[in-house]
Amino acid sequence: MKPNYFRTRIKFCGVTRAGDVRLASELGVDAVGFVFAHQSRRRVEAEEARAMRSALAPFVDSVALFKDNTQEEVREIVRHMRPSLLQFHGSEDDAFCRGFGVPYLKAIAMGGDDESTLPLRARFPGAAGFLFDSHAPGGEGGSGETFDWARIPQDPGKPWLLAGGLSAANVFDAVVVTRPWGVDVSSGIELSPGIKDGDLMRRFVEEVRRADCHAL
Ligand SMILES: O=C(O)c1ccccc1N[C@@H]1O[C@H](COP(=O)(O)O)[C@@H](O)[C@H]1O
Repeated sequence: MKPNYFRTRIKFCGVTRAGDVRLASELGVDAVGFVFAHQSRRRVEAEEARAMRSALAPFVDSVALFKDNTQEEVREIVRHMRPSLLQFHGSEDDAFCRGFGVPYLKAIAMGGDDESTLPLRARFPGAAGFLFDSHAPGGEGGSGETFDWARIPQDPGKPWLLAGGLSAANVFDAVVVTRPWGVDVSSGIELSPGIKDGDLMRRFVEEVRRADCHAL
């Protein structure tokens, strides 16, 4: 049987403006993500992320997102920005991800075949949780595309977030059908990459809360 969480956690990812960070806090989201992946159109510098982090309200997590960044890059960003969580989207293994003294989420690429036969909890025993995203292994995230939710592993063994193509138009169904611990959104609350829209953000949160009431 699927869990019935009292409240689905919400993460807004790929912010590039302090005003969007402030509004996210006002709307009661649980975490805001800053992208440091090299190819991303939402990439920010450590200095910018640090400034935006100070716009966060208390009790809102700051997440630093990486995709195959070097150990030195991750270390520098952790030192500079002091994120409360790390999120890894590339081929990083558990030893790499846990090497920075900050809890981490491991993104699992759902857009292709997983070649590993080991369960996720055995591959990433140090992970605080998982994030199931639509990109193919090695591919770029933040595409705004969904994946077949039936492919989510039955019992990942840790808290997990659903990501990939979520928006106010589909997040109610996504939460009711999959019952994730949390949801993560980037494109679905944007006007253009990195530029969030206040109305889309507010409607997204409303739809998640509506689903939470429905699920109980
Ligand atoms: O947002 C990016 O540019 C990005 C780059 C590299 C890896 C992940 C990225 N974003 C993450 O992708 C998912 C889903 O995004 P979307 O809602 O489909 O646009 C989310 O976890 C973003 O944080």
